[in-house]
Amino acid sequence: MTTARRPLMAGNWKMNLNHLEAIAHTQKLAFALNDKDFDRVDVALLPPFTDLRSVQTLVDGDKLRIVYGGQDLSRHDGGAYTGDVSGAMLAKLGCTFVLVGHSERRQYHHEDDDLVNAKVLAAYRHSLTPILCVGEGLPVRQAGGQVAHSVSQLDGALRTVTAEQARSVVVAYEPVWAIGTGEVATPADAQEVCSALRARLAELYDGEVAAAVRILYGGSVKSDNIAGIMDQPDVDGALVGGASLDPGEFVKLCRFGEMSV
Ligand SMILES: O=C(CO)COP(=O)(O)O
Repeated sequence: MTTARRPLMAGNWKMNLNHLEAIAHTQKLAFALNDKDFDRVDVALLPPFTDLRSVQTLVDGDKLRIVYGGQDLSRHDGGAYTGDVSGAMLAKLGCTFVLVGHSERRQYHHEDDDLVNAKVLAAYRHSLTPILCVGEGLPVRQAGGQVAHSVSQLDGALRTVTAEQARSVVVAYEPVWAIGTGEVATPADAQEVCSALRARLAELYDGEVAAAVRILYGGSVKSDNIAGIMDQPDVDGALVGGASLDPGEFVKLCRFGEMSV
């Protein structure tokens, strides 16, 4: 990969690992990822809300070069929204990132582009970096609509987002048919959509913004299929689900991030 963008390997734990398991897991990761491994890659953990305080305590206490974030946030900053967690709360816990618009949120919680846009803006209000997820389902892919679909989700999410804000966004291309299925996209599939997303960023903003934004691939990423994907010029890292629950496997993936620079 010939790019100045710093690779990012992010582990989305989804609804796995309670706060005690999170401590053991993060300690194992910290032990395996010695300082040198972090030199040229950003490593992010995206645990459930209930684990964030435990992860923060370890990261702060042991000065780990791991960053972390939430898997979702409210569009609101506070108030009578039972069950929701605000960007302000995540920021107070030291979060760097927050996932926005993951396909599981879109599917199970009916999040549409308007809500995703509101959540992106909420993230920026609290200096959190949104990891904006886009990607098509199987019928759209079979009809050849993957680029149009993903670009349209990008447009919807970034509506009213300024160039200054957009420069720091992370976009994750996660084709729904590849998530948790073991059916990873080919490197060419990943590159096709990631390059189209970058081209769209250049249209929406300018070439400088497009060149600065990190675009990740996600969907059944494992250490035995990541190399070809990370080799693609417009793929700057991975958003990893299942494989991030195995510390040894996740460390292997982080090494690929390091080597891709
Ligand atoms: O949804 C994902 C990450 O956000 C991908 O999940 P898997 O890696 O388990 O396919």
